Amino acid sequence: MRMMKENVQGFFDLPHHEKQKIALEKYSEDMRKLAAEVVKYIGMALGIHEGELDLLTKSFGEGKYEVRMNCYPACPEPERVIGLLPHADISGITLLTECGNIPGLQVLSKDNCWVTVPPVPGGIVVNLGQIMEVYSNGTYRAPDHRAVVNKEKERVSIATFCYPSLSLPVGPSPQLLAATGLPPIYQTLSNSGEFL
Ligand SMILES: O=C(O)CCC(=O)C(=O)O
Ligand SMILES: [Fe+2]
Repeated sequence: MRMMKENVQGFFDLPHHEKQKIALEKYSEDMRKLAAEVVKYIGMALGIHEGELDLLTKSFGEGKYEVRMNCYPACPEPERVIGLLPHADISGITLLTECGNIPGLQVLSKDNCWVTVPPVPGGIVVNLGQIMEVYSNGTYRAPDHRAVVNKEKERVSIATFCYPSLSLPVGPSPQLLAATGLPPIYQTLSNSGEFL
């Protein structure tokens, strides 16, 4: 107990930038572990198994990660501005932490309406990116989404874009194509470096 207290105190005694660095490194590592797990379950839902499932999971465990912090200041006329223009992420998946439970993320529905994604306290939004859309041969879509601003409150979100390592070719899953007998609707590139 005493050692634990000293360690915690040691952390709080560090200069601010050191604390920030440690916190960001820890956050990134946790996101990496989470992404590999989430991608594994997406693969399993597609019926991927054994060697290919291991390769998929491993490639996200060793992949490239980018963390972007978004800040949307409050705006007295929110209907006249947009926080983040409509786009689909090119990542494999994106993990989004919303700070402060202020709604802002919207997804374009099948019938072309913008639907607000309500923040879940302590939750993380998993957004599918184009690399997983290609891998699933279009079974799953990378949705168009945008961020709107709030009239009274500033909103902060942290997006972690998760990419597979270069060991994973970016194309429809071979096991999925074999199991469904469907033609690939995307071509295969040797790795995500070619995709970006
Ligand atoms: O802030 C948000 O809710 C969306 C962020 C986002 O889509 C992005 O950074 O790509
Ligand atoms: Fe996005």
